[in-house]
Amino acid sequence: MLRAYRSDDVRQAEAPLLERGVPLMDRAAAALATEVIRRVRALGNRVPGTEVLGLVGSGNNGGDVLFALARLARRGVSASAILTGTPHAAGYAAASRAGVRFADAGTLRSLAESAEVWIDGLVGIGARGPLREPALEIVRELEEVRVGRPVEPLVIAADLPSGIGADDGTVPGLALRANVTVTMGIAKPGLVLDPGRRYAGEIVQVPLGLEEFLPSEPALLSVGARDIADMWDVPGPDSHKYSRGVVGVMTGSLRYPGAALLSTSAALAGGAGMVRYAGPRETSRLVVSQHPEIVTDMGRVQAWVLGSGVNMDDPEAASEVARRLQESITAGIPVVLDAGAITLLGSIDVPSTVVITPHAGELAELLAARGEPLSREEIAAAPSRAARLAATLTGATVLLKGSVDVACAPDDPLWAQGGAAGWRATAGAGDVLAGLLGSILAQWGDELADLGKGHGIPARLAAAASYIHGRAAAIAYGTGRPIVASEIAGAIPQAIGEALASTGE
Ligand SMILES: NC(=O)C1=CN([C@@H]2O[C@H](COP(=O)(O)OP(=O)(O)OC[C@H]3O[C@@H](n4cnc5c(N)ncnc54)[C@H](O)[C@@H]3O)[C@@H](O)[C@H]2O)[C@@H](O)CC1
Ligand SMILES: [K+]
Repeated sequence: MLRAYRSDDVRQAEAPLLERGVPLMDRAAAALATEVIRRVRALGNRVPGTEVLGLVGSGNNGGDVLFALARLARRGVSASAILTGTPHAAGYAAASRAGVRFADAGTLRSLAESAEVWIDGLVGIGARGPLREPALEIVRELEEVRVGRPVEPLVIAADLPSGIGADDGTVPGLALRANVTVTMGIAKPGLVLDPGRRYAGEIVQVPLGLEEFLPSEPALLSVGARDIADMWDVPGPDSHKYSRGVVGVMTGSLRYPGAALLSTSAALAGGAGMVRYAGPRETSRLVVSQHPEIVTDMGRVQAWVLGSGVNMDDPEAASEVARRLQESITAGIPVVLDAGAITLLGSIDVPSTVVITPHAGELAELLAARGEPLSREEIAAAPSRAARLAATLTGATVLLKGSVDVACAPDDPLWAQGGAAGWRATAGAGDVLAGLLGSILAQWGDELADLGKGHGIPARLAAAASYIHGRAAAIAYGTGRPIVASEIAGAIPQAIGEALASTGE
């Protein structure tokens, strides 16, 4: 499970170590230099003679890079640095002693054109607001140089790409895109959340021993393969179909019959003991003809999936969904509220056992109905803020879908799941996610009902569903090919199986 912490928490955790004289910056610099050497070798190049350009701001982030350049220079690297102001004194002295050349801003372009590696130490967690001059002009010029080069440089960011918000992943101005980010001590939320994540490239975490000084609750978490075993119910000898969880699915319509099929396919594939389908007669026939294991008479369920493909313009269908929602809330049964049904929360408050699964457009509509209008663009620019706002306004757990899915309840930590390739963005993929989430909520249904209202477990389960959905999509697209939503549903059992067998991260 990846854990990310805000800048303030990282600073507070560093303080006692610095007081004890632990050489944190030296460790950070060593890790940065090691990563440069490893990557240069991986490209098939020799380290001595390699040209490396360091971009050095006046804070400790610049200090990390100066000490790293000093180490690299001692290994025969041809190291230069561009300074944006008065640099970290000890770092400057070390770099000077090691033979690092200090260039003035006028030579930036020619140095950037020839250097194989750029190391970004303009700003780290000390940055506030959009990147300012002279760093801003440097980034602008470097991005111009990058597109004009026959071979792109390898860009390594120290701690985080300069220009991204460490705590929320927003990019209020320009930011320097990296291939690798060597992050110090612990990950920061901005490296995981969109749009900052897109600037970070591969994340390498440098252990600095901060863990024992960090708060027990991170600002952001991300589910990994190993966590699935703690969340998915693996049946034992005494399990039966009811104990494994029953999902009720009310999805699809004559207008969107496929949504019924996709959501029930995913609910079955997710491992619940039984799926009951409650939709129009025509879609029921379709669902049962494709999945004979689906039951259409009603009885007890431990979770509901409501809304995917339901025609909410049809008053009868809309009031049926609203009724199921109210009954489930009263009974403490978790609910996935998808697509058009999300608009029901425009006027009613719900507990966190209700999980809504909007994309940016649907969230914009909900927020507008709640008197907090945000455009789709504003939501895409700060998805975690938008998801949290919707959770706070409605009480629901929000799973905001995007290239990174973000899940949160009103108060508990944020979850973020990224990394699934763009092939996942295909019609019906949301119906699959809703069904899958219903399946895991049903497995937890009795526990959730016992725990009552106002806790963060549904957000954790939403993140798990998002993780499995992303992995299933990855299995379906393989090394890269177009896929359709039913293939994602089809790959869910394999994705769960692989995660349960995983011994990795
Ligand atoms: N505290 C420590 O000893 C450690 C710090 N580390 C490094 O130190 C960094 C934090 O250092 P600092 O607190 O000095 O802060 P930074 O180096 O991140 O930034 C501070 C500098 O950036 C300028 N600045 C702030 N906002 C700006 C903006 N929007 N545009 C342009 N310039 C801006 C400030 O005027 C200041 O000169 C971490 O990110 C990490 O890289 C690591 O070496 C680990 C140990
Ligand atoms: K940086």
